Amino acid sequence: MKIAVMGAGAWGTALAMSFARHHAVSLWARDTAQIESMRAAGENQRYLAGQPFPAQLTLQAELGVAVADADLVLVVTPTAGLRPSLRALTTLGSTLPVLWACKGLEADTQLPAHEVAAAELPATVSRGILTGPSFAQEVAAGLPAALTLASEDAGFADEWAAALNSSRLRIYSSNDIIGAEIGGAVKNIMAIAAGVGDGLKLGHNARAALLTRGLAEITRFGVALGARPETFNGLSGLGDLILTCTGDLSRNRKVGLLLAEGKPLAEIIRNLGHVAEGVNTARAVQQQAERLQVDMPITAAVCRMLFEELPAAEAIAGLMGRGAKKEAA
Ligand SMILES: NC(=O)c1ccc[n+]([C@@H]2O[C@H](COP(=O)([O-])OP(=O)(O)OC[C@H]3O[C@@H](n4cnc5c(N)ncnc54)[C@H](O)[C@@H]3O)[C@@H](O)[C@H]2O)c1
Ligand SMILES: O=P(O)(O)OC[C@H](O)CO
Repeated sequence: MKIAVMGAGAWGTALAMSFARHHAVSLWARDTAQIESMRAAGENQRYLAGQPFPAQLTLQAELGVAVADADLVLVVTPTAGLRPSLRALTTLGSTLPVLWACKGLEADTQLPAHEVAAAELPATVSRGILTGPSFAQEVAAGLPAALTLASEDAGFADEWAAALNSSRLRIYSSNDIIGAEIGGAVKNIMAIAAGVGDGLKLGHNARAALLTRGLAEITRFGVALGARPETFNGLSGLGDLILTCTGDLSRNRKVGLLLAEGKPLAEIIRNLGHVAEGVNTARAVQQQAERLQVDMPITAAVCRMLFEELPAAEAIAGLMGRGAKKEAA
């Protein structure tokens, strides 16, 4: 199998390195200077330092060459880069199957990735998402992980899950693409909240409460958009929520930890060096939730900390100061 990976950030590089153990992989970056520096260093020093490339990995500055004889394109840009990446493929006349790995809602349209893809790809192009609990550093190092490959086309999901599955990267298939996308997108908001809670030293009980009520909030939102509730108990939902809320490799959790220290958002983003999808996605989810009339108190509190400079302690007090309610609701 030949795979073209678009986007050489931390995750594109890690997936390219992992799949290169079993497939011919071409890693493309839009920045030619980055390709040259990765070639010279034998690793991606900017986004994934200290992880030497396997010999089988090819670096490619020309997108047309990267996809020329590929069997699959994997788009691994941030959500903001998904639409231009798919448009670039369509402009090239590519009809290759496409998987994306971004975890967010598009900021301007509040659309999940598969709806962006529906607007940009010819209807005949097979497509889906690869998502689930996965820190780039661990996958690049060959440590075990499990992911979900979701597509509206169940046959496509089964076929590509089997083709990409390996002893280090176990891949499960699903046909609930909206559930898989919403789980991966909204857990980033919860990870910001978890970082805030841990930064304020609120304790283990508070973190468990946040994860549980966060999952309820994610599920309510996803079901309102047409997802199946059981998807949120899987890798793309609960699995990724646990990882991102508790793992210190998470950039979204780090945003929360720094908000708890009182750092301004602009400074946090400037120093992060990577995308933290939860920031843009928090606003997009809040807008969609208002439209759908879904109650999302944690998302609302995160938005107030991010965009209204509400101090972290006041945001927590606001969440805890609400009246009692039924747990199922
Ligand atoms: N890092 C992880 O552990 C991880 C794991 C799973 C999923 N993800 C998701 O993968 C996506 C990418 O994350 P990342 O960690 O690689 O981000 P990153 O910040 O490490 O790198 C982003 C990369 O995308 C490139 N890029 C941005 N817009 C582009 C465009 N229009 N065309 C081509 N390249 C573009 C940037 O130049 C940069 O190289 C995010 O949605 C993230 O949530 C990340
Ligand atoms: O570093 P984060 O917070 O973007 O999380 C990375 C992955 O999405 C974890 O599965």
